[in-house]
Amino acid sequence: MNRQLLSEVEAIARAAGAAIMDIYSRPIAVTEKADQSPLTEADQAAHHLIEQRLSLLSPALPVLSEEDTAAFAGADAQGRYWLIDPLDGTKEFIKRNGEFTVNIALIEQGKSVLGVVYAPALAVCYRAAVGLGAEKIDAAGQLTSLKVTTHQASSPWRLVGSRSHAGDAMPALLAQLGEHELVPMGSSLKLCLVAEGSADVYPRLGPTSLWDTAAAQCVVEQAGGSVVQLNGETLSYANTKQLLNPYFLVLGKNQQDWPSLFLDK
Ligand SMILES: Nc1ncnc2c1ncn2[C@@H]1O[C@H](COP(=O)(O)O)[C@@H](OP(=O)(O)O)[C@H]1O
Ligand SMILES: [Mg+2]
Repeated sequence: MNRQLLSEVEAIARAAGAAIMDIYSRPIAVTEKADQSPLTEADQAAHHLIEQRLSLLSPALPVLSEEDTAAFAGADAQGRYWLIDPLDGTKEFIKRNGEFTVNIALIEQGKSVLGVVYAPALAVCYRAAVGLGAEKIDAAGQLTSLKVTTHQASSPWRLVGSRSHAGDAMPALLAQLGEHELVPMGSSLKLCLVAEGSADVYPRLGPTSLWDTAAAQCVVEQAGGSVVQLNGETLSYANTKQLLNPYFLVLGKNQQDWPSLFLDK
């Protein structure tokens, strides 16, 4: 994968983030959900900007966006397409806690081969591509190379979970885990926290869609981690007829035994 393509996609994600922040910085009536609400405006502004700039960058590549699934007619002949969530973490956007992201992934044969996750309110960017590794650029512009950590048996598990959609199965999992800390976080930032070694595991025992995980999965995998279904198979983006992901686990290093926790469930 070439670094210039990754830089161009990062620039698009940052521009979409700026468009979102223009709207975020205005007063928001937090209960508004109807059309023309600031939320809808922000989703749409980011979607249109990304779609337009990706079509200039790669006119032949199809785009699957959360904001316009009807426009997508399938991957190209090589199994390639862009998979985007222009504004992930809508509840966090409404709550104004900053935990929302712009997500752009390039899929090839069902695998996320390039991903950019940008959190505009935090001014933090995660980016990765196959062969280039995973990096974080913080609000001060400091660049760090990302590596997942290996959980030590003597330490409590550091889990990250949805702030807004915990899922009914989480309490049972936590009960059998033993000592743990659970950090709540909105959006695809949860996967990025595993990628940067701030969390050991992100168990998602609830619904998400393909665009919620694709970009951040590339970041996790290039940092040495994995994103697997409860049967241990890697999460795939090959079947775009099924937009919902299965339940999944985001794992740091040496945690292959995690899926077995679920085998008899
Ligand atoms: N019942 C449901 N069906 C499908 N996706 C759901 C869902 N509940 C939550 N999600 C997904 O979970 C994402 C938010 O995750 P989290 O709670 O971890 O921040 C949402 O992204 P959006 O905010 O882009 O809609 C949405 O796609
Ligand atoms: Mg989303």
